[in-house]
Amino acid sequence: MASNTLQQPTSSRPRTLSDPLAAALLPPANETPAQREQRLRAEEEAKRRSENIDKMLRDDEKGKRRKKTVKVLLLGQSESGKSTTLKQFQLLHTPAAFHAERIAWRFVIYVNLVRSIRRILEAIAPDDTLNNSLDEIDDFESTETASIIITANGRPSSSLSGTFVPAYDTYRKRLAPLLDLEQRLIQQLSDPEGNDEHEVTHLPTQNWDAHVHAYSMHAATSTASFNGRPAPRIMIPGASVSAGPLSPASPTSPVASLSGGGEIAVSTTSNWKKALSLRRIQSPKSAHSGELHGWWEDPSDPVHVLNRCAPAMSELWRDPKVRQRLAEKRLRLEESSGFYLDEIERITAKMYFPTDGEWARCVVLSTTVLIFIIHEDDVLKARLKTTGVMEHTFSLTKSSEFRGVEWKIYDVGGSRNQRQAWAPYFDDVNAIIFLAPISAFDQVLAEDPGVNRLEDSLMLWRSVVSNKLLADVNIILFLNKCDLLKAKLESGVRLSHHMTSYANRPNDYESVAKYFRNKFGILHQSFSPNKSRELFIHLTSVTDTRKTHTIITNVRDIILTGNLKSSSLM
Ligand SMILES: Nc1nc2c(ncn2[C@@H]2O[C@H](COP(=O)(O)OP(=O)(O)OP(=O)(O)O)[C@@H](O)[C@H]2O)c(=O)[nH]1
Ligand SMILES: [Mg+2]
Repeated sequence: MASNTLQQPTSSRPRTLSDPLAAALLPPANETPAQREQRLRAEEEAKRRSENIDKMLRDDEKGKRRKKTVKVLLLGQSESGKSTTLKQFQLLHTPAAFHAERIAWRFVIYVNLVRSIRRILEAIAPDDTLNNSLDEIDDFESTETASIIITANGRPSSSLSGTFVPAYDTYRKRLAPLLDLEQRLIQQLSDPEGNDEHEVTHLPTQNWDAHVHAYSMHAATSTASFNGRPAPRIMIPGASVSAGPLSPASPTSPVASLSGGGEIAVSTTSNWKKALSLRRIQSPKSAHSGELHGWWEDPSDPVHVLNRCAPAMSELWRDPKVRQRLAEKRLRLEESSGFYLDEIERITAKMYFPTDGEWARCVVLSTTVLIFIIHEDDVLKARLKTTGVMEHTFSLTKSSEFRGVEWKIYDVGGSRNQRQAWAPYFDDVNAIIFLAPISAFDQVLAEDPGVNRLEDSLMLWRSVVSNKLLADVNIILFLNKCDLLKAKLESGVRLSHHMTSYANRPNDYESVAKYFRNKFGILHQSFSPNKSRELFIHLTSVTDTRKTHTIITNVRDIILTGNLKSSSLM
């Protein structure tokens, strides 16, 4: 709103304005100097008031724009790639914050590597040792994750006989320090600030000689609320909420824990990333990059144990007998957190800094110049199981069309005993990105080895698309882990051995991907309460940053356009 004040006309100016309003606002012809001064003061005051009103209106407009919030829920079974997709959103929208957290992810990457080593040692243990130790644990499957492969007859492979690894004892001795380290790392993740009173994670009694780790921890004490929302149960076919000594931590407990899949879980309420990023604050910051460095000078830093054990780890992973034994047991570690095994030397280097796919690192340290070459996205591949619900907010600032729109994205835990936390978010969600890892057709659930992972995904998909509360919600389906699917099919694993309905169709990636696209598409068509809802399906490998960013930009625009139009916000 611009001020209507008019400039003082020159006394010679005739009153010939055709605009009656302008004419009315002109000062009287016989104005005295005192009257003129008074009039100018009044005009000045009016101008100031007008400017204030303009500012208030602009602020109000900004506030309204801020209120354009689009809420997106990431759904899918455990290890489907939800948190990885969230990381990609962060990398795309808030890259600086994502970079800043890399140092904290170093601890998770270390745990992932150490656990892979432990699983190899468990797998190659001579049968008599393992047989004895198996008697001592209640739940052997609890040490396994999604890399358990089921055999063609549908039963989990747990062949105990097979190739003998002669160097087993030597490996075990050389790698023993990693066990202590594992506990230390979990401790650091669960209580990054070192406050004993916060330590409510009960770590297992490790029995290295028996190669068995019977975990105990507090049973979930509460499933009451997340972000103030009550957590009513939803009926997901086949879902069962298990409670007991092997249950993951309650979503409300602010700790890291060993979850039912024998995995590390960090509750979403724990601020571990911030705490671990600042933990080494006593270390100097690099004058060049402004980032922390110097942790390797701290003799208690976990990197030193890893660095010392690196040669033994590499030998173990490269040992043909070990590989043979793993193949016999159909244990494909590369499908879970095992991909760090190919990177042992780089990851255990004293000055290792996790890459995030965006930068080549160049850190100048006095006379030393270190180049950390982009080597795939370490942070994207780090596995940390989600418990509870994580909310992330982004504001789109670049695209003028969507400027000011707030994007809230919720990442949930996907294992069966986490799914009861989803329903409270169904009320006001605008879109769902559902992830189904289609490479998992020959795997079983970590939390229930009797259930095929793909069957579970299909059941979960059906329950989501048929949910009446979600009838008007946009649904985007990511058929994920296509890179692993391709590799699996190329290695000769046949889909028809695990899904008889596939019959004798070609076992190549294109045919299989098309088959899954149809299968999920038909379920949506048949069970959606909203027959006009359009389904968007993407074949994804969400650890691939370049391709995923193209997909999520596309998905983001579809969701925003659809939702803003339907809510008359555009
Ligand atoms: N190779 C490959 N790995 C993937 C892909 N998507 C996810 N992963 C990896 O799979 C593991 C599990 O992914 P997450 O994103 O943690 O799975 P999630 O769905 O959040 O699992 P929960 O938190 O247990 O519900 C991580 O180590 C990821 O790096 C993919 O497309 N390809
Ligand atoms: Mg997760």
